[in-house]
Amino acid sequence: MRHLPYFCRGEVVKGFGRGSKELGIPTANFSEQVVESFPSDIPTGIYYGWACVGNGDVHKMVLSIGWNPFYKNIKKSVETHIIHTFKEDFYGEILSIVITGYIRPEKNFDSLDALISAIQEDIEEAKRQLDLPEHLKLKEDNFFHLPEGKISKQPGLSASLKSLQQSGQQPSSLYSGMSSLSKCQPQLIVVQGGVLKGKQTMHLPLTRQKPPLVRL
Ligand SMILES: Cc1cc2nc3c(=O)[nH]c(=O)nc-3n(C[C@H](O)[C@H](O)[C@H](O)COP(=O)(O)O)c2cc1C
Ligand SMILES: Nc1ncnc2c1ncn2[C@@H]1O[C@H](COP(=O)(O)OP(=O)(O)O)[C@@H](O)[C@H]1O
Repeated sequence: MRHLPYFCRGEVVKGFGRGSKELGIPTANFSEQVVESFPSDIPTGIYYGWACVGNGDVHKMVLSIGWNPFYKNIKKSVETHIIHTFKEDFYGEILSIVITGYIRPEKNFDSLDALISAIQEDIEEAKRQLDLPEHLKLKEDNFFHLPEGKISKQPGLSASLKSLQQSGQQPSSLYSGMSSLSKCQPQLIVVQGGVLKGKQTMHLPLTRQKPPLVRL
């Protein structure tokens, strides 16, 4: 499918709180700004891929893009269920995902139980698909391995230019981080010590302080 694999990174914000309470399946929501940064022609529906919270481990995930017809949402959402048990919530953390495959369109259901069963089947399908080599290889993508753990929370997207430089990567090998970051929020990407716009890099003095907020 066009646009896949799709890399995205953004802060986890509050949704309607239904995932855990009503479905028993928590889903981490991206902000409206990140949702709007998705390609307008990416089909709504249910996908699978890999996800990582902050600098944590990379886990399998399932993802819903759309309006949740069962709940008739007015706003489009992008919600990730990570196939892992976390000790606590992670609102405000940076969630990094790579979407690798498509499962099905969003559907309406006659009952909550039917929706839950469908999501459980999606999870099983995702687990199977993600064990295939073509999907498994993306678990190890550089996108998830920004050295020194410099992914910070503000202002939404950041990465460590210094770390990327220190890791000896050439711009061409930064494709996943760069292209995915720029796809995700093309207008502003702040890097510790620098600001990236698309594939441009503007060097600023590297300091131990918070990266400067510069609007391009
Ligand atoms: C794998 C997966 C499949 C989903 N499929 C559907 C669906 O077919 N129809 C639908 O209305 N919502 C679907 N959802 C969205 C759930 O309804 C949504 O996650 C739930 O309303 C929780 O939303 P909240 O986190 O904003 O509270 C799906 C979610 C996931 C993670
Ligand atoms: N395995 C998980 N996958 C996704 N989110 C999880 C998971 N475990 C805990 N969470 C937390 O639960 C939140 C989602 O819960 P949910 O009830 O769907 O509320 P909301 O509607 O605010 O997203 C996430 O934002 C995250 O902080």
